Amino acid sequence: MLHTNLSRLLASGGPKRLISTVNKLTTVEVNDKTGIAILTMNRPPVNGLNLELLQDLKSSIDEIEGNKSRGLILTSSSPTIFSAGLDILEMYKPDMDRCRAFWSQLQETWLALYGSSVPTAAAINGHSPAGGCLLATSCEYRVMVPKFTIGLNETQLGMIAPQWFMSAFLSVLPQREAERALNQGRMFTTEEALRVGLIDETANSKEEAIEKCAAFIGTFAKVNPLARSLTKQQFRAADLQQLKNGRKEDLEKFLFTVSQPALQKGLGIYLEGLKKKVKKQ
Ligand SMILES: CCCCCCCCCCCC/C=C/CC(=O)SCCNC(=O)CCNC(=O)[C@H](O)C(C)(C)COP(=O)(O)OP(=O)(O)OC[C@H]1O[C@@H](n2cnc3c(N)ncnc32)[C@H](O)[C@@H]1OP(=O)(O)O
Repeated sequence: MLHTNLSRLLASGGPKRLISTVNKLTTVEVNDKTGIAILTMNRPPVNGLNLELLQDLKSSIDEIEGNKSRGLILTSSSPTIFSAGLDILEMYKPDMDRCRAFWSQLQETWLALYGSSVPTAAAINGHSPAGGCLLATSCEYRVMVPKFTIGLNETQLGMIAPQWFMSAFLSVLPQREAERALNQGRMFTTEEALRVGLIDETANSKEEAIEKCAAFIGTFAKVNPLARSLTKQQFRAADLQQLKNGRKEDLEKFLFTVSQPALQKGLGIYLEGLKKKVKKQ
């Protein structure tokens, strides 16, 4: 089968061409034989989504759209973290001009990933809270390595996930499951995520996760690419349009939220908790 051959080739580390190293925080590697691009986030220690990582992600997605890749696999260079979500330092005691640019870029990057015309899959090789989960659920398929967690934990931070975070989550989970998980700020283990359908498969290693993502992308090998991409875009059009129509309002809500003293206090305590955890180890 064609898609099995594609995934074997990719996994074998077969002939690869490094198409782009121009971005500092992401790399794009396109397999010459399969035409599948692997987009790797590389912002140690936790792939916190700051302005620059979001810019590099967007430019890598554009590059993959432009170079006629057959699919996009999103993964991380860290052995334990897919992405820790939004970089809290972008929201804690922020410079408001940068904060505005940060949120606008997040919107831009999400529109590009969720609306991408190529098949997308996430090889989730580490923890994936909040914004990390947003990236994963914006892809069409998810394969996750065991012993990690994934979910939208915003309420645990005293924050509200915007509507478009929910849209991506709801494109994967039934409303009842999604609503409960968001209200609780629930983080799912790999096994729990598989059980509820938040991920599609598990894999024992990053390499195997990439191989399974490639196999998923291979399932489209015999489907007309234009028909496939227009079908995907029709499914996602309403979610994309909702943000496009409300971008300014969404940005203003975000800026208002982060300027609230109670939120700043909460973020300070949360950051402190993360640092204390480091000291205890
Ligand atoms: C009417 C309705 C209107 C609605 C409108 C709403 C509009 C407003 C919306 C606002 C929405 C905001 C949305 C937010 C989404 C997010 O993504 S918020 C971020 C959430 N992320 C997290 O909670 C993850 C926190 N991190 C962890 O749980 C752990 O770090 C980890 C599991 C990812 C990794 O653990 P471990 O490997 O043990 O590493 P650590 O030692 O914990 O971390 C290393 C290092 O990184 C720092 N760090 C970790 N995560 C973040 C982060 N997200 N941002 C910034 N920094 C982070 C951590 O503090 C350590 O730093 P030091 O080395 O100590 O300096």
